[in-house]
Amino acid sequence: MTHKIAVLPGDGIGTEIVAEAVKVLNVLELPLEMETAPVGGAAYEVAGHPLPEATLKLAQASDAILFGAVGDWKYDTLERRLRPEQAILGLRKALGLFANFRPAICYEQLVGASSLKPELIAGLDILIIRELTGDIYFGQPRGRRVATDGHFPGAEEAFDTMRYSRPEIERIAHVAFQAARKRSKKVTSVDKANVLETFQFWKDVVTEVHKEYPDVALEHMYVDNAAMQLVKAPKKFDVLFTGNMFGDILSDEAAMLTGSIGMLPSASLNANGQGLYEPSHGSAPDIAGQGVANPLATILSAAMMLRFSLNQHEAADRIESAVRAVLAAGLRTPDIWSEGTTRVGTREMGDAVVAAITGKGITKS
Ligand SMILES: NC(=O)c1ccc[n+]([C@@H]2O[C@H](COP(=O)([O-])OP(=O)(O)OC[C@H]3O[C@@H](n4cnc5c(N)ncnc54)[C@H](O)[C@@H]3O)[C@@H](O)[C@H]2O)c1
Ligand SMILES: CC(C)[C@H](C(=O)O)[C@@H](O)C(=O)O
Ligand SMILES: [Mg+2]
Repeated sequence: MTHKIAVLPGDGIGTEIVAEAVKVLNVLELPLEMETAPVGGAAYEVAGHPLPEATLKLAQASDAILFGAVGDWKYDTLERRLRPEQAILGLRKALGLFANFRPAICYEQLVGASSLKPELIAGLDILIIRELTGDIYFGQPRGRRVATDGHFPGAEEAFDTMRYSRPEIERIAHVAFQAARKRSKKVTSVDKANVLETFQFWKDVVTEVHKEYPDVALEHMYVDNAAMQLVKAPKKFDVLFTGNMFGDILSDEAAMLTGSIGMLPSASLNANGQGLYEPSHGSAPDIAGQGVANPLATILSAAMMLRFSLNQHEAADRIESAVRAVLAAGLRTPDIWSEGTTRVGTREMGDAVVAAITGKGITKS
């Protein structure tokens, strides 16, 4: 059976890193039918909207989506509905991609690349599960108004709405507990229940759902403490799960435990198993076009796509083994480079992964 993949490179380094992931997928000789379409700023330029109808329809009709990144400073003054980020937010909402998986794994060859002490992160393998279609990201109402109370009545103010319904919390809690059952059977639910009613409700509902998983240990942790614990003792976590906003922040922090945000893949799944696969980082306009972006998060996201949405576990294993082989051969993009390793660019890193997969041997330029 042929799998239909929507390839959405986006902006900035998105085009560079997705090209490497597609190169890797092509050598696996799988029944994949890949179709590319514009999103983000690139789509705004050609279609006047960050998520054109044709791109959305392609994504909806696909078995999986390989997404690069969207955004650029030049679009930051556009009205919000036209900004590039609306492409990824729109896809998440339209496809119901509520469950976001961000595994933070510190490969043994990258222990020295992390900003933390080796003993703290050696062997690190934690899974951040982020609820992705609720919270303050999508809460209504939001906007601008004249304050009628507070410290400055009559002043201009902006406001957003943080909200979660019981079913939204229940379904992501089940995802977290079921994931933990396949790992070390430990879940840390991160909230801010000591201040926010939304997250007191989150904590109450998670505690109720946990009764169905007596074999899984559950701890609740406030988000400020979790942010500190992630750098104090990251290996104490196994499955860390939380809401949309906190998950966004904590996953970038966790990325640095792995050596670079260029190493953090992600999978965003809906209830039907259809998924969007993207690196956790963004379009990196500060290095876009220089050929130095690390493509491994995107390549590893492609492996997650093969595993989670296409049931191609052996092919996913081949990609992950090839990434480890390339790192073991000492190849490093600048974000993970250290003395004694070989500095390579985006394309060379992709070529090395391809060489490791095809058995042609990894060459150091
Ligand atoms: N899913 C997405 O499309 C997504 C995610 C995050 C940010 N963004 C957008 O990206 C743009 C830039 O945002 P930002 O700078 O805050 O975050 P960013 O993740 O793009 O970059 C943060 C830092 O990490 C570096 N970096 C990121 N990916 C890298 C890689 N693969 N290899 C090497 N270095 C890498 C960048 O050079 C930068 O110094 C913004 O428009 C933002 O909205 C998009
Ligand atoms: C680009 C932005 C909307 C997005 C988010 O906040 O979810 C990004 O930071 C991410 O982590 O995918
Ligand atoms: Mg983010």
